[in-house]
Amino acid sequence: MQQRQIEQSAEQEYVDALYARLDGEVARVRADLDDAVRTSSTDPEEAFTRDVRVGMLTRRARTLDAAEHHLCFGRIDHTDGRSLHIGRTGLSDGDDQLLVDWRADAARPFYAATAAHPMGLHRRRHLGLDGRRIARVSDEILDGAEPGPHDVIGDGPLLAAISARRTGRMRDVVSTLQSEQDAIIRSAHRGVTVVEGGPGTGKTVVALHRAAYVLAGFAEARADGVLVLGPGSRFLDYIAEVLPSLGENDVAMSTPDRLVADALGLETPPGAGHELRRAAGDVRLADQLAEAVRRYQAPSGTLAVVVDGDAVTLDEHALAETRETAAGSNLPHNQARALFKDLVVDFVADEVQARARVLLAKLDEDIEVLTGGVDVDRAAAKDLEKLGFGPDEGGAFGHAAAVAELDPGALRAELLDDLALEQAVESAWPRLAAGDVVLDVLDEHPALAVEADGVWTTAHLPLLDEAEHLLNGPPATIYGHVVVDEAQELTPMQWRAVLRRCPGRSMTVVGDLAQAGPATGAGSWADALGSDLAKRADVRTLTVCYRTTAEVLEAAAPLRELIAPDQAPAVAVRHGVPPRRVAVTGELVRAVVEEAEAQVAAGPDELVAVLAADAAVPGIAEALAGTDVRVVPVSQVRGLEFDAVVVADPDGITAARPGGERDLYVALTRPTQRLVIVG
Ligand SMILES: Nc1ncnc2c1ncn2[C@@H]1O[C@H](COP(=O)(O)OP(=O)(O)OP(=O)(O)O)[C@@H](O)[C@H]1O
Repeated sequence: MQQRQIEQSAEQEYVDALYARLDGEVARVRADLDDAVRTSSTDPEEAFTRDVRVGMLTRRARTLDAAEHHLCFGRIDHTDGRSLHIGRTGLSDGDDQLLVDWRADAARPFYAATAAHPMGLHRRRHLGLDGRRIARVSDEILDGAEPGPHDVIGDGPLLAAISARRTGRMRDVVSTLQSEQDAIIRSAHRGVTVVEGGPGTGKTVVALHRAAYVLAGFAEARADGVLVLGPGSRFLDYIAEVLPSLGENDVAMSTPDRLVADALGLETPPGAGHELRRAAGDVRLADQLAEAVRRYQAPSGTLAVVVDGDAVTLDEHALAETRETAAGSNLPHNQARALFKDLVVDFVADEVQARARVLLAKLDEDIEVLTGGVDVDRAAAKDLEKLGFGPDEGGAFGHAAAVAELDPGALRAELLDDLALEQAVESAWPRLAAGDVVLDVLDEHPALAVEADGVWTTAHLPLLDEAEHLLNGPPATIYGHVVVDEAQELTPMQWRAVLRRCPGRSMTVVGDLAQAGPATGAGSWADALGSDLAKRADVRTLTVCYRTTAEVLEAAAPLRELIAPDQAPAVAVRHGVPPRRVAVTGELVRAVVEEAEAQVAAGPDELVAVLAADAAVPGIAEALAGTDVRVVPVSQVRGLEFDAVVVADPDGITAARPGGERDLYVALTRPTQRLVIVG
C-alpha cells in the first residue's frame, strides 16, 4: 500500500512536470503566433511564408489546448530499464522526450503488448487523471505473467470506460485502444482499408482514431485533407467531439448526401424513401447517363454555318470526323464542346480562306482580260470589301495586301465570336447542365421520377454528381484520405461520388454488412466498392464487442444468424443484466412509455432511448414529450448508442420495410447496459 502511494506521488511529480512543460509550450506557441500575426509584408513570398507559419502555429496551439484534458494516460517500462510516458501529444525538453505522442512508433507496445507477446515490456501502466491530479494508477506486469484466455489490454481502465454512463457524445478512447484496433489504426497500408465487425466492436472508434493517425503520418493526407463521412446529421453530432479531443480540428465531416449537395451548390434536398434510393443507386445508371450525354454530341447529318451571308457546310464525313476528334479527347462534355467549336471554326476558316483565294485568282484573271492590267487595285476594291477585307495601311487594296488580310488568326477570332456559328455549334453539341442529363435518364425510368413540384430528392444527388462529372470534369475539392463510416449504407452510385473525391484511393471504410439497410443491402464489399477496389483492399475484422453486454448480444444472436449466418459472432467483454421482454396486453404506446419511465427511474443520469419503426415514432414521441427520453426511428439509429434501450414493437419494426430484421438487429444492439423489448 505504502509502495503504491510512493509510486503514485512519483507519478504525480512527473505529471506536474509535464503540465509545466505544456504550459510553457502553450505560452511560447501563443507568443510566436501573436508575433506571426502581427508581421505584415508586401512581398508576396514573405506573406506566403508568414501565412504558412500562422497555419502551423494555429494547429499546434489547438493540439496543445486539446492535450490539456488527460495529457498523459500511460507509461511503459521496458525490461532494459527504459520508461516512456504516453500521451495526447509529444513533449520534449531539449533532447529529453518527456511525453511520447500516442501515434508515435515508440508508443506501439502500450497498445499491442500482451502477456503472450510482451514486446520487451516489463510493465504497462494506465494513469487516470482527474484534472491535473492522478486519480488512479493501474499496472499490468507483462514479463513472466500467465497469458489469459482473452488478452484485453488494461482490463480495469477498459471496463471502466465501456461501462461508463453515456452522454450522447462519443469520446476518444486513446488511452484504452485495444491491440486489434490499434493494429488497424497504425496500419501503413496506403490504399483502401476495410474494417468490418459486428455491432459495438469499435469500428467508429477505429475510423476516427485512424483519421487522426493518418493526418499525422501520411503527407498526402496532411496536404489534401481528411474527410469523414457518416450516415446522417444525428451521427455526425454524436462523433463531433472525438477528433477535436485528439487535437485534430481540420477534418472535414459530412454525409454522402451533403457532400454532393455542397459540391453542386444545392441546399440538401428532401430525403427519399429506401425504394427510390435503392433504384437511384443502381450502378447501371452511370452508363445510361454517359449514353445520354453522348446523344447530345453532334447528331449525325451535316452542319451548316452561315458566315456573312454565305453558307459553309460540314458534310456528313467532316462532321463525323469533327465529332470523333472532340469525343475522342475524353474531355468532359462541356470542355469537349470548346474543342468541337474550335474544330468547326478551323473548318469554316479554311473554307472561307480557300474561297477567298479562288475568288482572288478569278478576279485577277477577269481583270487581266478586261483591263489589260490597268489599276487592279481600284477595280477590285469593291469586291474585296464585300469579302470583308479592309484597306491596307496605305489605304490601298493592293493584291498583296488582300492576301495578307487573310490572316488566319484574325479570322478565327472573329469566327469564335460569331453568333451564327455559336448557334450552329449549340445545335450540334449543346452546353449542358447536370439536371438536363439526369432528367433525360429519368424519362426512361418512371420509378425514379422527380416529385411533382420538380424538386430533387437526396436519392438523385449521386446522379446529379455523376452528370456533373461527365459534363464538367472532376470535383473541385478532393481529399488525401477519406473515412467512410456505416459504409454498408452507401449505394453503388454514392460510392462513385465518394471515390471521385479521393483520387489517391487512400481510404478507411468501416461497416457491417449485416446491418445494411434496405436502400443498399450489399452482400459483399465487392458489391459495394466494385470488385477491382475490393480485391486490392486490406480487409480487417474486429472481433470483440465493447458496447453491449454478453446478454444483449445473446438476445440478438438469432437475428444475426438469420441475417448473416456466415459472420463470426463478436465476443462481449462484459456481462450485465439479461434483457427484459414485456408482453403488451393493452395499448402499445402506454406500455412503451411505462418501460421508458422505469428506465429513467433506474438510472436518472443515464441516456434512455425508445427505438421504434419510423411510423410509430410520432405517437411515442408525443407521449414522452417533456421527458429526457430520446425517441429515435430505427432507420436513423445506426452507429448510435444509449445506456438503456426500449425497443417498441419488434414485429412492427420487422414488418415496416424490406429487410426490417436488420433494422431490428441494429436496434437490439444499441444499449450499453439494459435492453427492454416491448411487444
Ligand atoms: N478500446 C476501447 N476503449 C474504450 N471504449 C471502446 C473501445 N472500443 C470501443 N469502445 C466503445 O464501444 C462502443 C462501441 O464502439 P463503436 O461505436 O466504435 O462500435 P461500432 O463497431 O462502430 O458499432 P456499430 O456497428 O453499432 O456502429 C463505443 O462507446 C466506444 O466508445
